[in-house]
Amino acid sequence: MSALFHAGISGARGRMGRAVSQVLDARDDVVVAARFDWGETADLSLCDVVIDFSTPEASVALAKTCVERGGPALVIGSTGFTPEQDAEIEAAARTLAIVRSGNFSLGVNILIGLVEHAAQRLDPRDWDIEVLEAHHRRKVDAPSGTALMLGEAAANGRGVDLKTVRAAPYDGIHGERETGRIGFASLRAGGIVGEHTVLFASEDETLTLSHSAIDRSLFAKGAVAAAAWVRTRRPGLYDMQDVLGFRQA
Ligand SMILES: NC(=O)C1=CN([C@@H]2O[C@H](COP(=O)(O)OP(=O)(O)OC[C@H]3O[C@@H](n4cnc5c(N)ncnc54)[C@H](OP(=O)(O)O)[C@@H]3O)[C@@H](O)[C@H]2O)C=CC1
Ligand SMILES: O=C(O)C1=N[C@H](C(=O)O)C[C@H](O)C1
Repeated sequence: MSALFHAGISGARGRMGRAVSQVLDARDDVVVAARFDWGETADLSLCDVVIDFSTPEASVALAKTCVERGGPALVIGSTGFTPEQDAEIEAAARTLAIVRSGNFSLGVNILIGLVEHAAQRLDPRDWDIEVLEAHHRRKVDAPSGTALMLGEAAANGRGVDLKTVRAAPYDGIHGERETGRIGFASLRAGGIVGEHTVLFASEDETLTLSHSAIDRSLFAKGAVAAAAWVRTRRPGLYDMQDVLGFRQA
């Protein structure tokens, strides 16, 4: 356990906010100093770090508030950001320490490395890449933040920018699959916590790399580990690869 610190929870009454609350309450090195949701104010001066699972709009607003008042540090788990909102978070991280990730699980962050490794070695002229994800019926964004991170890992492995190779969703008469594209497919059903698969397919064989989340406390535990890590960091935009020590400076 690390030294005592004070944490706030943004999106506190949501599914993830409640999971984070449970994880924090079970630790004796953290005091929960603020819990807030849409339209509520909180005394951020009581917090060393805020853990935020809310919405992209709320995360951007919170980051701006933290910049204006010079802290606290942030852990952002919300997904579904537009490119403009991504840029707002990047700007905030010039003066604020922020860990942002579409997935705080250890398994997914290992999977990212495996996907990059495979994509680097499988010739795009022979191998297609598709990212598949399934989530609960209440999820509002697609593809999931994790699927996009996996797509980015695949694109990095190929040395290309995901923005330029992302396939449009297949629907109707969509024509033959274009070589080198990375596609995404999403399912929404029941209470599925989070399923992700990266499919590599050639004419002769397929390779599938998959992760299943069994309980969302998994994400909460990772976010709390990120909070303990980030509260003493210099300003910057970090992710779970940094927290886990997978990316050395
Ligand atoms: N990175 C990761 O590992 C994970 C990320 N997520 C992502 O986290 C986000 C939240 O997911 P989940 O908990 O399932 O969603 P929920 O809809 O259950 O919770 C979202 C919460 O955010 C609150 N909220 C909305 N606006 C604000 C605001 N301005 N300030 C503070 N709180 C606000 C909502 O309050 P109200 O209901 O009053 O509007 C609600 O309590 C999603 O983007 C999801 O994709 C989820 C799981 C893991
Ligand atoms: O909304 C969720 O539930 C989840 N969202 C994250 C995502 O968009 O990837 C992470 C996890 O899969 C659960």
